[in-house]
Amino acid sequence: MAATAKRLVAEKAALPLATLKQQVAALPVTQDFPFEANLRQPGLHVIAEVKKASPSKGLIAPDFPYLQIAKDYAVAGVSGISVLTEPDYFQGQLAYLSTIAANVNVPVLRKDFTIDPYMIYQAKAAGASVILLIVAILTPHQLRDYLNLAHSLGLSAIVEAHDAAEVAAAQAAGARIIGVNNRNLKDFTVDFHNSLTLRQQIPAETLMIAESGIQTPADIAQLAAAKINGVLIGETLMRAPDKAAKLAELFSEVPAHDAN
Ligand SMILES: O=C(O)c1ccccc1NCC(=O)[C@H](O)[C@H](O)COP(=O)(O)O
Repeated sequence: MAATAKRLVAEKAALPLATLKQQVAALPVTQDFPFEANLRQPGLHVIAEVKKASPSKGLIAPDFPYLQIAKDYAVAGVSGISVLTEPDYFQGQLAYLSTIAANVNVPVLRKDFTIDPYMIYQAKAAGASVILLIVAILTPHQLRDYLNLAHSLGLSAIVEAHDAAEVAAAQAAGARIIGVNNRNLKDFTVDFHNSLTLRQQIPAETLMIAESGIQTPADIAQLAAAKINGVLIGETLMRAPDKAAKLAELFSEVPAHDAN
């Protein structure tokens, strides 16, 4: 977050908020929210991540043909593509997202540490359909304001929670999509059962995504049985040479009516 705040100072100096807002004002705004429309279809949906590196795993993909990866995900039928745009710890770039959004017809998530409205306007300008809002790093006031700003720009927002109190905060802010992160952002431990446990706290009308540490067909089968709407998968797919084959393998234990 400190690195992001520092970077924002430079980005705002290079492109002031007022100018960025003018760029965004020229873009169409629809209220059809394609990502949410996808997730509302029956079955367990995949949000596949374009992830070069991470703080917990270091360099994951030395060879990183990000656009081809996104195209492969699209051909495999994913419902969303998550693009890490944070440069210092994930080796991401906002330019990766804009290139993917311009060339792939699947809703794209800007996966970043959103700590300022400027980043929401950047996401819109880059062609994202979805942003990430992490409960643990925002005040309740910020969470509600950023959610409302995103919706007003026609962007969906995944509100990320890690425990019961954060799920309650996401609900209080008016989240339409709650992402339960299995990864503890304080120590990077991953407990796959976190999303299964917190599923019970989230009403069926709120969309829910299980995030992080999803690796096996048994994981996917349990999440499908729990009627979770989506899974966000990064490392497992990034390490697979054949993305479509890996997705087919992951869904091999899911009954056809629960798969998407
Ligand atoms: O991935 C990390 O090491 C990480 C560390 C600290 C904050 C966030 C982190 N990851 C962002 C994500 O949420 C994941 O990239 C995403 O959920 C996919 O996780 P995985 O399938 O385990 O790659």
